[in-house]
Amino acid sequence: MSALIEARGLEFGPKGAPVLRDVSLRVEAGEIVTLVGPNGSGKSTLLRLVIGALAPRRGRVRRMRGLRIGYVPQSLVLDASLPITVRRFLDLPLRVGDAEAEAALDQSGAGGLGGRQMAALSGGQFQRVLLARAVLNRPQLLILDEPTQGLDQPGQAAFYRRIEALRRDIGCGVLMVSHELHVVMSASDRVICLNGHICCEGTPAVVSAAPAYRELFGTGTGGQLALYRHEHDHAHEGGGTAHHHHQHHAEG
Ligand SMILES: Nc1ncnc2c1ncn2[C@@H]1O[C@H](COP(=O)(O)OP(=O)(O)OP(=O)(O)O)[C@@H](O)[C@H]1O
Repeated sequence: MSALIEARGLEFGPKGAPVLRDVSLRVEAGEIVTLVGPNGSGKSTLLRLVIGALAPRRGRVRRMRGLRIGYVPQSLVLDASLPITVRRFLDLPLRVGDAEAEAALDQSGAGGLGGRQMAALSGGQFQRVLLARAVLNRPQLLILDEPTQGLDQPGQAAFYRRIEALRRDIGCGVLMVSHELHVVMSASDRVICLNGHICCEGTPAVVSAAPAYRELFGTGTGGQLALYRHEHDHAHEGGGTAHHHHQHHAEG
């Protein structure tokens, strides 16, 4: 299988103080890869290099020919006084058909929101609308830069479950940045821990046990990951009434 993107030996930033050095990365079709790392470790910069918005000083990025990328930004500030419905928002920058828009909203958990004002959406609804806009052109690769900032933990968990469902439905690969280690780790096939260079990478279990990862994030994270898994299983066994209620509320 050929990779969606393949980066080799990337270096970026001033020579004496590079932001990224010797970073290599592959994302295969249908794979969920998460970048974690402290503030300023170069995560957003790496995404921009992958998209082609920045050029590396050394190394190269290869994208599959004709690769369609959907991008969900870290945050998007809309002028609250500007009236625009969700449906109109999906027409920016290119108009889309109603059926297409509706399908993208449904797939992103934002079904029925088309007539709502953007300014009146909750944080979770807003993120799902950004996701809908990113899936409009049926991306083969979804790139998400801290997509759940400002969501509470059940909201984050629900968002990442949705990403997994999208990957299943449209078969896209996913490359995302997250700080919500304990939530996102369980939703990823592979985790890459970045701190200017790649400290460690592998399955969530491998990375959370790696000394380099523990040095950066402390040993508590492994415990949190285990705890999250436990809570998640538990909710499905009937202990999830509050969670369910919350989701229901958020969907409304
Ligand atoms: N175009 C650029 N040229 C030179 N340096 C840059 C450029 N863009 C970002 N940087 C620097 O690169 C470093 C890493 O920034 P980046 O935003 O990639 O980190 P991050 O890991 O995404 O951080 P955070 O978790 O805070 O979002 C910062 O010190 C930033 O100032």
